[in-house]
Amino acid sequence: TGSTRPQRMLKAVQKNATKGDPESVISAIDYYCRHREWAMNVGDEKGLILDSVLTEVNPGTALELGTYCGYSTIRIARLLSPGSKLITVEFNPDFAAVARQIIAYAGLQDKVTLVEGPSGDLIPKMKERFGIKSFDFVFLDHWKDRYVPDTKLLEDCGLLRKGTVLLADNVICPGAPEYLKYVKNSAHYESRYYKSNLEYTTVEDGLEKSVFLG
Ligand SMILES: O=C(NCCCCc1cc2cnccc2s1)c1cc(-c2ccc(F)cc2)cc(O)c1O
Ligand SMILES: [Mg+2]
Repeated sequence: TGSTRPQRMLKAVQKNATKGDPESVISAIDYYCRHREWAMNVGDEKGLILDSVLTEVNPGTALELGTYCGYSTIRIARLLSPGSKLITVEFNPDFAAVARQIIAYAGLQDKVTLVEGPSGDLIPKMKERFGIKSFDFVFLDHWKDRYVPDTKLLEDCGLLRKGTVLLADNVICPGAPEYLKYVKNSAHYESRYYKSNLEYTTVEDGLEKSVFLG
């Protein structure tokens, strides 16, 4: 049987990036996905917005929902201060297997815990499993119709604190209309839209940054 898109992406990283150099892994993936084969990474353009929000928040504990091949996992982990941790959740075991190899190639495996399974089952177990009090930063990039239920789940499980920053990918394309309504109409969030483009295209997309007010 032939290779999959994530496996071809991994090959491109192993061929074109330098082991232990996250920047070169990010560049290799962006080059591959822009010039060879599109893939649903947050990408270089929205990635700059992710970087700037991360630098501002400087999270001690971060959560990513939707690992895919680990591109945004690396973008986040490379900016974490020493001792800070990122938990990333992936549903698809084949994606997770490639992500583990790409995260390790970048040398960031000590900052990242990759957990496989559906977010709805894993979120309620986060406190007991990882000894987490609350998250400082959450990147939502999984099933777009899970953004609202999982945000509510994070609230109900006491995993958000006053000031926790949620950053949601794809609020325009493919779109997360219920999520935009939820955070914009809620008195518990201060929300702001960062206009950008869908990864590697000129189609509009953007990130919604929402601060939990407690
Ligand atoms: O679907 C997208 N991402 C989610 C896939 C991961 C599914 C998971 C479910 C789940 C459940 N529990 C735990 C972990 C997880 S991971 C996605 C799609 C596009 C896109 C695709 C075609 C197109 F024409 C235009 C845009 C662009 C993007 O940036 C995306 O992120
Ligand atoms: Mg996305």
